[in-house]
Amino acid sequence: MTSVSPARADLAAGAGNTRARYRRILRFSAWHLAVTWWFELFLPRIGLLRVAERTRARRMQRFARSFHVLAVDLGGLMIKVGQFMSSRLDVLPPEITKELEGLQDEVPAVPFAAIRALAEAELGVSLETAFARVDETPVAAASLGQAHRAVLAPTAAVDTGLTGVVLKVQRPGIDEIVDVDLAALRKVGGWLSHVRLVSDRVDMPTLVEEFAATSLEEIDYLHEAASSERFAEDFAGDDRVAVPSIVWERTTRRVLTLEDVTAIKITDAAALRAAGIDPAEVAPVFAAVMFDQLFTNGFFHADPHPGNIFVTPTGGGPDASGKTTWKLTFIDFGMMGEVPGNTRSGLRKLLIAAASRDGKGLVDAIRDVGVLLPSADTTELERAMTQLFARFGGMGFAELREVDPREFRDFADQFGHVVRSLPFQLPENFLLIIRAMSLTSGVCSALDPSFNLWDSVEPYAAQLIRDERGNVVGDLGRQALDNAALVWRLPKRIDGLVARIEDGSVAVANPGLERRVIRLEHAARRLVSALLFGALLIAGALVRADDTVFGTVLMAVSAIPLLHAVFSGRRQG
Ligand SMILES: Nc1ncnc2c1ncn2[C@@H]1O[C@H](COP(=O)(O)OP(=O)(O)OP(=O)(O)O)[C@@H](O)[C@H]1O
Repeated sequence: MTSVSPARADLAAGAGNTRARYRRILRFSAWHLAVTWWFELFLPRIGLLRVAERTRARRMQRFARSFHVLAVDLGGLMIKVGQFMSSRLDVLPPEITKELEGLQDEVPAVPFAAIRALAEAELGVSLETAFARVDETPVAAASLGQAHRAVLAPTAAVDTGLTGVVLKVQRPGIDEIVDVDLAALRKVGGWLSHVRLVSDRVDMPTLVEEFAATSLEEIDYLHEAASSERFAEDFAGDDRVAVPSIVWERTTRRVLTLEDVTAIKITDAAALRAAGIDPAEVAPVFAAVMFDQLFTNGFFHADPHPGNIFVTPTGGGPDASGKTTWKLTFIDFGMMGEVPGNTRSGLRKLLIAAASRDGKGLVDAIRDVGVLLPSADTTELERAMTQLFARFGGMGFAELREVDPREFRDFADQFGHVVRSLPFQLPENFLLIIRAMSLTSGVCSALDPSFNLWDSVEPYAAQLIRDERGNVVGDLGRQALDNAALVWRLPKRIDGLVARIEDGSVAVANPGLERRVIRLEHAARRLVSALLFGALLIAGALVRADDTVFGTVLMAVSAIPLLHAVFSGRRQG
């Protein structure tokens, strides 16, 4: 039998000596801060910079390893902090992000007796009254809660028409643990904000508050249930998507009862084929559904990993041609992202600057979106962007294909260096967007290795433009007039034309006009490609710190839509 530390035993039992926990987190942080101060500030000051540099990677590794041990031992938010750190590729070095991946899977399950006690106190009835059966072995145990399969008891009060459900119950005492952890993190965040090395790169109080808000939402199952219904509403009437129903009568802040929608795991190619579903057909639908969330609904599932998406066969089996109809069923709405209006307009600005090959404008837009901290000296970045546009900006799609990948890599090296030397962070919603995008891309490639995400982006970009035509065209028109460097110009008369179409004074029945509107849409579509270019370029440069191959690919890929944009702009403009 493995020995269980007192902290871990407390966590499993749901209790916890909160003072000891608080002190342990502070002690851990103080020690590592002191070590960092010694090596990174003191030694360089007395002329021993080389010692600091030589030991840096090893110290990072040691820190990450001891944090790993602390997190597994304390559980609670420390696991989330670890996960959060492992995803902050923008601010943390790879020695840390790599070590902390996969922490979530190391959490011990809570004994069923403690789960029962909490669920019964929350629901106000015994489990036997509420459920005909509850599996005592959890389907999954996570840092904040665990899930059990159950069958609803047939009572008049809970007439949902459902039988099989999943019962998610929070870890007992998690509220208290989260409070203590947040108090400790605020304290440590306060310390860190006095360290120039950190405060120049990261807005620590904002980061901690961002993290606190996400964590508090995650331990509120009423919030998760509401998110799931909002998501379901966004897709109401869309037969590509299903969402489990919530059994509200058996749901509280700490207990979530929802329809059991177990079906084929989206990446289980063998099971899909056995059910008569071609995995390659699933990929574009999944991508389209994700883009719908990001570009159209502005409310998206930020954790679309394969464990959270099922493919559910519909229509009672294969038809005469052996084909099965199916839909995508999403679960786990604990981490959702929003693309607020101001982010969208910031992104639009970014995209316009990218499309006009305006290095300085692009940097200004990046600053506007909140990616660069105000203290950033962006001269180098502007220079790098300008070089990028000068070298690749005038190329067409075909020419781009001819470029030696080594050249991309060299540029990525240079560019990545400039980007990493700057004090910037990704705002939370950006990080979630990139997270959702890369998980989507991963799932799609698993389903169909030849799948290209860009093919799915285009129609969504076009749709986005259609929805926001007034805004985009307005901005675009203004920018076109202001910006002499614009490579493709939007004729002013089209701008005016669209304004008139928008206010209804021109009907679009005239085929000539319609053609021009379509052309305008093409122009705007190019803008969206450029937006993606900007976002991917930044993401690529960041990711490169951790994974050279993936980062380089992202950066190279980011150039494709831009060049495509410029190329098709020349043809159509
Ligand atoms: N409605 C459902 N139908 C079928 N299975 C479900 C359902 N909800 C949850 N599960 C199962 O329980 C597991 C954990 O659920 P969920 O992902 O919602 O919890 P979580 O606490 O957010 O976990 P994590 O943080 O690991 O994603 C899922 O991976 C899935 O296997």
